Amino acid sequence: MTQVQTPPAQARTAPAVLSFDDVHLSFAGVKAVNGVSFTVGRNELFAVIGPNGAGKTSIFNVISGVYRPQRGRVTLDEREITGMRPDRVATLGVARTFQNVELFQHLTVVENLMLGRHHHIRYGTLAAIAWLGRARREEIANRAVVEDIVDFLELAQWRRLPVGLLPYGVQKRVELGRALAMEPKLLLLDEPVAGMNLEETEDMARYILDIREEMSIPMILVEHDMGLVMDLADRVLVVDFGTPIALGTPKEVQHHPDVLRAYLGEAK
Ligand SMILES: Nc1ncnc2c1ncn2[C@@H]1O[C@H](COP(=O)(O)OP(=O)(O)OP(=O)(O)O)[C@@H](O)[C@H]1O
Repeated sequence: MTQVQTPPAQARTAPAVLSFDDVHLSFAGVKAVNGVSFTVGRNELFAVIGPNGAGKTSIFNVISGVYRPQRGRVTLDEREITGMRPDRVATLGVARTFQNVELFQHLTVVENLMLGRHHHIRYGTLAAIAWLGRARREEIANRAVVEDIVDFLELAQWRRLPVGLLPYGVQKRVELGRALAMEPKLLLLDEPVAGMNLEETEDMARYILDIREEMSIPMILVEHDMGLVMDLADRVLVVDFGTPIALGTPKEVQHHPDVLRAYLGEAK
């Protein structure tokens, strides 16, 4: 693989938020992830690209605890999370959006966003039933976080509508909002503009940049839209058949012969 290029300044000065170290994951002989290593710096927008079946979603599934790798180590804020259960990884601060929108279609925008606060609720059932002080205070604080996200993602006009009635691009935005409601340490975005028209894509790109600028949340982006990746990402990892083939800035990887070969079937 092309050697790791110099990371951005902020990634050099602070320890990585995520370290993915020599991970191997196979399914009945298919090497979905084959010796992949990378780190994600604080406030870094890191992208993973590659042809269909290259192993991108499998990398997300290893990070978020859906799959346990046969080899390798994943750490979040220097704490090992390899093989932890998905709910535990989420509680530790990894939020995720999915290729296909995974929301509760009959619930409203605000209700779906409130579900993102689930990991922040500390009061017990009794307190909730009796609506005691702590439950009440937490509920008010959670609603305030959700309202900030409604403003941030410009969802106000749809806030009381069931998600299932909304245009696809808005549903993708709500899913992003639910991930943000978790106040994550790391955000995994799995094809955030898949199926979107040009206007929706431009809106989503703007929100992703705003998340980085205003919320300083590091992100990993898996995306087929090459223009978007090249415009947004600080660094890009290219995988093919589970194997890493290049890692560097968008400019460094886009003319790499192995990358061109993987995408076009030929070297330039
Ligand atoms: N649960 C599974 N069982 C068996 N094989 C799997 C499983 N998950 C992934 N794979 C295989 O692992 C390889 C990598 O798949 P993965 O979905 O990670 O690729 P991808 O890069 O995300 O693809 P796409 O761009 O099409 O979403 C593929 O060959 C896929 O068929």
